[in-house]
Amino acid sequence: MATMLGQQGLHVTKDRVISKMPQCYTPESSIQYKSQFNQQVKNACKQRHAVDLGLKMSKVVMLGDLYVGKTSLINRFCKNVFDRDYKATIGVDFEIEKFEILGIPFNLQIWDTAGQEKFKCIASTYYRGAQVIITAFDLGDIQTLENTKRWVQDALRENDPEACSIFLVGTKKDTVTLAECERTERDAIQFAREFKAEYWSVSAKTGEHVKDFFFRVAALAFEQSMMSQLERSKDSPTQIGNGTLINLEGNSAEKKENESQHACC
Ligand SMILES: Nc1nc2c(ncn2[C@@H]2O[C@H](COP(=O)(O)OP(=O)(O)OP(=O)(O)O)[C@@H](O)[C@H]2O)c(=O)[nH]1
Ligand SMILES: [Mg+2]
Repeated sequence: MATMLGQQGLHVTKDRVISKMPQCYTPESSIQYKSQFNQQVKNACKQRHAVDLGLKMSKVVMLGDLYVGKTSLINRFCKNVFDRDYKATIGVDFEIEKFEILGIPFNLQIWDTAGQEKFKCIASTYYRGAQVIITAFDLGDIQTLENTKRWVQDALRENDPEACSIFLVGTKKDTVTLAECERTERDAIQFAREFKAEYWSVSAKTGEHVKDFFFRVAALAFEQSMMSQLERSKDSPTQIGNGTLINLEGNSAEKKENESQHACC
């Protein structure tokens, strides 16, 4: 895969560059029918010095019943492979996917979790600190759609619901007829609205909509991370000198003095 040196000298493969907001699956399937990046975010990225160029990364957790196709979906996107044989995930696993979004390096840390009940306690310790919650169900097994609500509730217990983007994904699209898919999608989009999630149908086997889906996830997570950074920089005015951000919280002499008092050793 051709790699290119992003502005930060980070190797980003050519097909991981996002310069405009990826579209949603269908207008009905998206709560925030967003088709453009936020203008402030675009401006901040254009004025490169205004952006803290530290490593930007968002944590994604992939949840759902066993066998619905979570690992296959991640492997199709990250490694472009599909394995017919089922190997249940034990505990958790994660992949780091590098992007360049509006010229800024951005990583998604994608946590794959086990759907089997007996591994749930291990997996749930990894829900914390997620900016994106993806819950998957099998388009050919409506019971797995019912169970997505519980998966999302479990994950939201460990995170600030306001700070999380939620996606509901119908997998194995290749295994259902168009009519069955449309019928299940109608139910799924209703479900998605209840927990403010954006809906997608995908197939890890054929690759249908897999890249579109993860690009949308990355773009919305990037924008959310930039917006909170811009908010923070509004609250604590920063001096933009040679591109470094200096936090003016408390003055350093006072802080140093405090620290020496508390020095434990
Ligand atoms: N036809 C078809 N089969 C799929 C698709 N995605 C996954 N599968 C098959 O479904 C089975 C389960 O897939 P996995 O990705 O291992 O499921 P999982 O959700 O990770 O399962 P756990 O790790 O046990 O939670 C495997 O045999 C896959 O080959 C798909 O898009 N189409
Ligand atoms: Mg798995």
